[in-house]
Amino acid sequence: MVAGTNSSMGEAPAFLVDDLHGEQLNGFDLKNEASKTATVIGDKKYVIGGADDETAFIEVQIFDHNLGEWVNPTVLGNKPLSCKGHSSVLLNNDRILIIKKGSKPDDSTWFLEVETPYVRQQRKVMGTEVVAWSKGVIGNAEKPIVISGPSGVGKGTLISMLMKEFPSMFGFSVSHTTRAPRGMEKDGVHYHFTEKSVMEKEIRDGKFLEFASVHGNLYGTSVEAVEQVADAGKRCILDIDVQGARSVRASSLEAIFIFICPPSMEELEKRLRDRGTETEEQILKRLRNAKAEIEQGKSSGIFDFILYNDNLEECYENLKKLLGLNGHVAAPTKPAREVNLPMDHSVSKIDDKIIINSISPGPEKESKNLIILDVSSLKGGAPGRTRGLNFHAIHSFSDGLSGMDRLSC
Ligand SMILES: Nc1nc2c(ncn2[C@@H]2O[C@H](COP(=O)(O)OP(=O)(O)O)[C@@H](O)[C@H]2O)c(=O)[nH]1
Ligand SMILES: Nc1ncnc2c1ncn2[C@@H]1O[C@H](COP(=O)(O)OP(=O)(O)O)[C@@H](O)[C@H]1O
Repeated sequence: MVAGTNSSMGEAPAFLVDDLHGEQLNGFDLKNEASKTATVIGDKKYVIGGADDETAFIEVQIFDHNLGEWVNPTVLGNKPLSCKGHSSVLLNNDRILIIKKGSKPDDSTWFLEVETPYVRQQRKVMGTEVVAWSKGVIGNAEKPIVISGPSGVGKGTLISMLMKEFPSMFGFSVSHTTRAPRGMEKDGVHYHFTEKSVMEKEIRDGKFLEFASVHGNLYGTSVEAVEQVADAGKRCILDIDVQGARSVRASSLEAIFIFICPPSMEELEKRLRDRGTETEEQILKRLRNAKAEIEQGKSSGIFDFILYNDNLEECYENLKKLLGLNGHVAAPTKPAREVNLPMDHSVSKIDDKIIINSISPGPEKESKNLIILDVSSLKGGAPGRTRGLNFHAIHSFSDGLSGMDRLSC
């Protein structure tokens, strides 16, 4: 039997994993059925679950009715650890919401993306069946910021100024690169300096949100780099090239895209030479690439904003303005309140609301606790974090009293 099945409302076809016994004869072993749920989307049945020992990961298996066989998908993103069962609800026909039972609030809500644009794109690239996990994050963290621009334009300088002025607000996504470190650069701080063969393998394993070959070296943003910033409750800043920005645009990571332009090619060359970190050959290569980058930055439609970095202070003020930070006094961010989801619950879906219903009998009066999760304003997605979870708890008692407690906003 399944611990928690999908809802009614025609949104998520619900059935018990017992129903799959016929398909089990096709050579697939459905162990630990008690902790599995199954969700049907089109011709596919997604069976989600795993061991009950909380050290293994929740696994995903797909029964493809067209092929009449089980498929083991490539699973992207960090997988959730197993738990004492879970509930699942299909959202928008492209992702399955998983609510883990008996887990800590910060680990209770997960999304398995099965038909999102990101998953479809990865399916094409990898040539296999693909699904991707994304962990739900309570509260409305701001969108990540992607900053691109030619080498030497001042991206790093502007990002450093922002991080220095607002240390508790922003976190830098530390990229991987195969280029050699410069004098002052520290591994794990400025970049993760990586062997080419190692990085290529990690790319094949789906560990990167995006990657590109830039000025003859490989650069990439790992899923983990972005997750670490989100987990610290900070707004993520990515310093990546135009190809990387294009990939992020196509991914589920909803971001603000800013392109930094130099006032002239002469000034760009001067800044690169004055910085003194590149050989003559590297400077010439960067200047050649800069022309194409500036053209693409201005005309590709990838970027939401173009900023000219002529006078540094002015450009920084403009950057803050478009991020809504002018006159901002950095206040300590108030963490969103977390909610303990009940161990025994049923889940249903009405429009954009997920209703988690717990019945816990007390000695004198029965209290029914309803927790409502609003999924209308979810941001981001796999692989990584889905932000914007918004729980409300409603307590109702058999003596007629009721109360609503807003838990996060
Ligand atoms: N696609 C992609 N580009 C990156 C990444 N990290 C850095 N870059 C870009 O790679 C280019 C070269 O960076 P770097 O070697 O630090 O030189 P700099 O731009 O001259 O400081 C810049 O355009 C960066 O924005 C990444 O993770 N992905
Ligand atoms: N507006 C500016 N005017 C003059 N020099 C600048 C300006 N912005 C940045 N610089 C200098 O230009 C050089 C390149 O800047 P940097 O931030 O390293 O560029 P990027 O990260 O885009 O490669 C650095 O020496 C920096 O101090």
